[in-house]
Amino acid sequence: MTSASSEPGHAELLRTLRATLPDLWRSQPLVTGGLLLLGAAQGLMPAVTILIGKWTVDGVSGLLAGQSVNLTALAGAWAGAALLTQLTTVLTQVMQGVAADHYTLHVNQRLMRRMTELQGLDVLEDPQFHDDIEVLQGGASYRPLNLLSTLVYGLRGVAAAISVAATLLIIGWWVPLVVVAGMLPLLSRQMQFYRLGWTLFIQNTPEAREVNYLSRVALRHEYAKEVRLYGLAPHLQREALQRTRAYQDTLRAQRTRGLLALLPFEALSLLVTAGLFVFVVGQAQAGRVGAGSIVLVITALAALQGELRQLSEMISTATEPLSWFGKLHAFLSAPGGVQSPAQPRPMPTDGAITLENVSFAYRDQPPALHDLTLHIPAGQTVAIVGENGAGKTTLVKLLLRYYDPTAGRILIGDAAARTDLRDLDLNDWRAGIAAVFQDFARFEWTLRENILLGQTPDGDRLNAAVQGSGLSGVLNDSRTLDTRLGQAFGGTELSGGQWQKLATARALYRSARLLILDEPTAALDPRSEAEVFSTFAALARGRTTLLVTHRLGSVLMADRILVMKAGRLIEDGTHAELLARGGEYAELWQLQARQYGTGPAPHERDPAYP
Ligand SMILES: Nc1ncnc2c1ncn2[C@@H]1O[C@H](COP(=O)(O)OP(=O)(O)OP(=O)(O)O)[C@@H](O)[C@H]1O
Repeated sequence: MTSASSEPGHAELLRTLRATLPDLWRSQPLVTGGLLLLGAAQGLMPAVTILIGKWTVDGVSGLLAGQSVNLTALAGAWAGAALLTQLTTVLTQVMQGVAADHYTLHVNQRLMRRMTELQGLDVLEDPQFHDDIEVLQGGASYRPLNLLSTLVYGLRGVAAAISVAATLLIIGWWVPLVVVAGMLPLLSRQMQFYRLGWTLFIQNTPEAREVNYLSRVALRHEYAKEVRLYGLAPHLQREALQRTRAYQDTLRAQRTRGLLALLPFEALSLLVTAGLFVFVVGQAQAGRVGAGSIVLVITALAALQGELRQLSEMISTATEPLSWFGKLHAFLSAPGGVQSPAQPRPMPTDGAITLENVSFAYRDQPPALHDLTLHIPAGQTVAIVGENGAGKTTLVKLLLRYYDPTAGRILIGDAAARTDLRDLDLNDWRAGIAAVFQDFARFEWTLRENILLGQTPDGDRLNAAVQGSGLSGVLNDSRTLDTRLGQAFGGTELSGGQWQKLATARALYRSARLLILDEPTAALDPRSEAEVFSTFAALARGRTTLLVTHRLGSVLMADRILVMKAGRLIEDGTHAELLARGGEYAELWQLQARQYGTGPAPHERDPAYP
């Protein structure tokens, strides 16, 4: 998806700011506008305080010289400025909280919407995608607040620096210029230093994911049995510690080097301040300026330097939230792999499937499917068999359009109206498919929610799915359809076979014209397997059905058997035809029959066997 970041340039950050500001504004115009106004107002306060300080000292000098001075007005001004500073600070914090919460929700929603737009599995196989998700999910709760407060305090800082610099004009037009010039080298180095922080953070993301994975393995229930049996915990802890320390050491070394490099520039800026101070004291001795002006220079110089320093820190720290938003924009707009066409063709009424010279390779891998050509008429039940890694599941994944073929095409419909699968609306196509996967998902919701998976509830269909899948035997007084599953939320746990029945019920609940069964009974006991297969056989009638299995006994429900090996289709025929051919299928059949000790090998038992 997005590329691994190096140090983001100024132009890139400005582009991100330009893209983010309207978004921030649109999400909450009133609060954002109010915050920016408050930021600007707060920025004027230091200058006001400096001026009141000068006027107070001048007033006191006047009093000592016997002039009449309105000290009450000055005291009122002091109190008013202090009160206003307090009020605007509190109000800013409250409004920032409101805006940030709102914007965080908005960003999270966009991330989730993006995930629903990614309709294939192809993009999920890019490690960069997982790095991006790690950074984006991790930052969604605080980066929007970071950016917002940086913007508000940045605006405050600009207003403060300009207004404080303006007070120095009283001493001479060139004074603010000299202060700024003396600080520029320091500010530029400081900004470089902060940008480095983001670069290191991004460079470390793959490593941070490794550490997260190690702690997930140590803590999560699904790994607990092996972790305990093989005494894996100390190894995990050691690995996590070593990897984290290595990163922290690099970070510490970079940080120390960066901070030490700032020292000469700090010294230069101090020298300029000291020079100015000596200059103003000289002016006072010559009687050109009064005591109030000395107070003004002392306070304004310190304030201006402080404001500039904060401003550069603010601009520099803005690098992180801005780079994060840059990543977010890139993630949201990157090409999404498998997509529905903008103008889908009508769904063919006939559900026949034709593969024309289909080849497929996973990202950076050798081909998993080679030049498959075959036709499956609508309503046919086809078993796909073959050794591990032969490409059976990959073929199923292409039919579900989790991936598109790297060569060739998959056509849907009969000869009169064949349509490339890529030209059909993806959601419509998938809505017509029911599948039981080898590695089905175990959602930690109620049994009912696990079956419905967001579809409208229909009591009769639900009942039929529960009966047909054998799930009715799992239910009792204390375990109903409304019982929550999984332990993360205090639910009950099912056995592997019971979960598989649930996955079957899920498929039975859908009204599908294509049924895909990928090792659907691997975890079932023989009785449940027989029951579920009779349900599948009934369900398969009138539907195109693909059954991927290693249990050759179950292929007898199929009209036709496809045998795959190393990504190629090597045999295609009925059970009897393939036994008679004496090829791969006959050999697999013979091996399995021997394992079960079912007496004579096929060639002895089956008259069709040569
Ligand atoms: N997501 C993936 N990324 C990269 N390679 C993959 C991926 N999934 C499968 N493969 C590879 O593709 C080949 C075919 O795998 P596939 O899962 O289709 O085999 P299968 O016939 O279903 O095997 P099994 O009987 O073991 O389930 C294998 O070499 C496998 O390692």
